[in-house]
Amino acid sequence: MSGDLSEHRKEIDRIDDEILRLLNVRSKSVIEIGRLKKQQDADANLHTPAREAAIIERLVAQNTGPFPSEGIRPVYREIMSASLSLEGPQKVAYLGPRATFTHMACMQKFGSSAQYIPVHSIKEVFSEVERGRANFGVVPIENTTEGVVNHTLDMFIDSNLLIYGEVLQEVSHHLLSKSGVPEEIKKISSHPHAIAQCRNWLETHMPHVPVSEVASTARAAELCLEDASVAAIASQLAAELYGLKVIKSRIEDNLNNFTRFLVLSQKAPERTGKDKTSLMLSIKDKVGALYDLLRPFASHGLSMTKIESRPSRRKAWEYIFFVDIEGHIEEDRVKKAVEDITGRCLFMKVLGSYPAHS
Ligand SMILES: O=C(O)C(=O)C[C@]1(C(=O)O)C=C[C@@H](O)C=C1
Repeated sequence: MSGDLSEHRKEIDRIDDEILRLLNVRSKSVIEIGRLKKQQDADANLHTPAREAAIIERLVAQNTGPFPSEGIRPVYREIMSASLSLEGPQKVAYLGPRATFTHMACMQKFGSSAQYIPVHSIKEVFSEVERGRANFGVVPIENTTEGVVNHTLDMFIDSNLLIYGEVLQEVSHHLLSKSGVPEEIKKISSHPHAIAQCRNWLETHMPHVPVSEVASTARAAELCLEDASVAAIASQLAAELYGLKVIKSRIEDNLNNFTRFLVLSQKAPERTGKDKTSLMLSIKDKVGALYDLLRPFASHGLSMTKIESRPSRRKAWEYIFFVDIEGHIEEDRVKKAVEDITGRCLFMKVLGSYPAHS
């Protein structure tokens, strides 16, 4: 059979039939798991990132190839996303519009079977989750070139939502159009940020093509559908959602640009063994207060992955610190460090323990 293409295709058809049959057998167990979860706690988060991570880790570890291990995560991301939709709808609010990097971060975490709700502001993402209209919210928290998103940090001051997870999303722009033929392009359109991030490429490769700013990369993608002579600078997801062709991929000037997103929820996720804890605290205004505050992390052997400060908005010159440490709040060393620190602060809140991005 080794040289017979149609025989190989028949073999693949047989295997695909078997994969589909097994996916349906798997789905029956998933439905049962969903029923049991609801029986234990009617308001439980059905999405279980610890279990998802364990499934992928186990399969990657035992894979002998030739199916590439990098393919296992995206394939299982979609299998588990579709499976979870059988347990109940997963509503995810995010900072819209569609096809942005926040939308891509959502897809990376929840797959394409979740119900996505694009909203207009970070505040609205928080309120959709607080009011229970969405199970999860996704907001940007920091970018490798532009730094922290202060608005998101500020929202935690008055919100009781927990951080449920984090997602790292590469920010990569592509030049898209209806036909994908560069000679047809008479105008380039995009959001001002995307244009700014591709400035050098545009000046070098398309110096005579006028560039115009629109409200979003999604709007630019829509314009391409209306007029074949327009190209948009937008994401890979925009190409997929709007059915556009890629003229040139990765036209951003800085090839190492990532945004970190936070997933918000009313509930905490299960411990995975590779977790992070985010804390928010304010300190007494005295010499050495910050040094005193950070000492317990070191003495309990905890590495701090981030510290940011913001004005408290309650009292002049009073600051709130946002600190990320490695470990889970149920671990002894984290619990003890947090207890020590609580005694040294004016106020302290655990924003959540959640699986570190892998
Ligand atoms: O094991 C579970 O808790 C399930 O709900 C099943 C399942 C899966 O498809 O394997 C689906 C979604 C969860 O996020 C994790 C795993």
